[in-house]
Amino acid sequence: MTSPLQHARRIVVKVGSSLVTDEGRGVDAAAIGAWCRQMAALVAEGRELVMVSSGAIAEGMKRLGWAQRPHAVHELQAAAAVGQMGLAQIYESALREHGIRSALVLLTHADLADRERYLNARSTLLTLLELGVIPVINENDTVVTDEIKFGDNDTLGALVTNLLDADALVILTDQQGLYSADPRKHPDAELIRAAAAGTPELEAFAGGAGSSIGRGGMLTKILAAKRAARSGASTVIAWGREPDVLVRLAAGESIGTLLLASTAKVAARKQWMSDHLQLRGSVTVDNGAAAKILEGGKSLLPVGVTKVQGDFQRGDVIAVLRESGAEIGRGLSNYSSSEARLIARKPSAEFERLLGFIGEPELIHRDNLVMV
Ligand SMILES: Nc1ncnc2c1ncn2[C@@H]1O[C@H](COP(=O)(O)OP(=O)(O)O)[C@@H](O)[C@H]1O
Ligand SMILES: N[C@@H](CCC(=O)OP(=O)(O)O)C(=O)O
Repeated sequence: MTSPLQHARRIVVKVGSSLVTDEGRGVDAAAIGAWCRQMAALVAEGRELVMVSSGAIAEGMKRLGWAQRPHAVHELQAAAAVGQMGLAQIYESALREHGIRSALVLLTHADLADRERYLNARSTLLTLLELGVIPVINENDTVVTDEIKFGDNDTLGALVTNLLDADALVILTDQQGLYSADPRKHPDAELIRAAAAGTPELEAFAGGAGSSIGRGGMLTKILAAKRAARSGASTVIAWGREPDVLVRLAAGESIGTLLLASTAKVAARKQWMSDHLQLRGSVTVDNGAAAKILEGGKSLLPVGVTKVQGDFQRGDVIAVLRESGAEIGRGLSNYSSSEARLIARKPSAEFERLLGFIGEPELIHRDNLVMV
């Protein structure tokens, strides 16, 4: 069987606190250097890489001279803000050594649940990838407390995988992969080599975090794999210190635990859209635009829109109708209904004059459009 990683073009890599900080001893620049070298090699092959990295709190604790993890949430938040500086510096210089630019993106789960912010985050990250930049993502710990309390960058990794339609999620941790029980407590536990993501029995294998630094343990990783599979991405859980782990995984080698997505990407995205999204309005399109999106798989441009119905915001789901009123598809609108009314029938060169800003050229990007 070929590994789904071998053909993965867009890969999200998540590294946990215990690994990044060598169990709290401070950010492990050598380990980060090794992942950055491998990510740069994969970018050179034409792949797109996104890093979701924990470690800000642990690094902040070290910089502030705190030996014990504080209990007060505001102290954890302060530590994260201090530590994030160090984390960003190390990623930036490690990637720069390989001629790769990096970008720091701090997100919350709520950002990705809000449709407008979801689209904004998606456009920014896709633009960074197009520019050949590796985004380094962490939770925006300053403005949230739940994630800090529960320690949940595994979920963030999966949400980013969904957001970007990535092909694979690689979760690097301090164990070889998922075992049949927590190997720290059960030395005879067996490594699970492969399973379908979302298999309920896997959840019973997972204990909590093994160290005082990591927070989520294996359960959040198994749930992250289940979530990633909803947009068609398979997940690998592997040991972050395995030599050349990322390069070898991408070459198709079987390392750690592979949690396979069962649904193909397109079908998964369609399912995701129909599960998540409620119709807020519609646009009617001319025959030319209908043919382009139906037969040519193209995005819907405002120039093909003849009418705008309803009251919707950027990021809402709208239906795309033929002149006859028959629905041909639905998708996430890049513009609100009032903006769409201004730019309907107009070419993108006129958007700035009509709207006062330059937005996307598409009303609905083809990646956000599903046919009915
Ligand atoms: N079934 C299991 N297989 C592997 N590790 C497990 C399992 N159950 C619990 N663990 C624990 O989960 C830990 C990894 O989670 P965590 O400490 O949150 O790491 P990270 O910081 O990488 O997210 C391991 O060190 C291990 O002790
Ligand atoms: N955002 C936090 C990390 C949250 C967390 O503990 O994540 P993880 O170690 O991946 O389970 C930080 O940078 O310290």
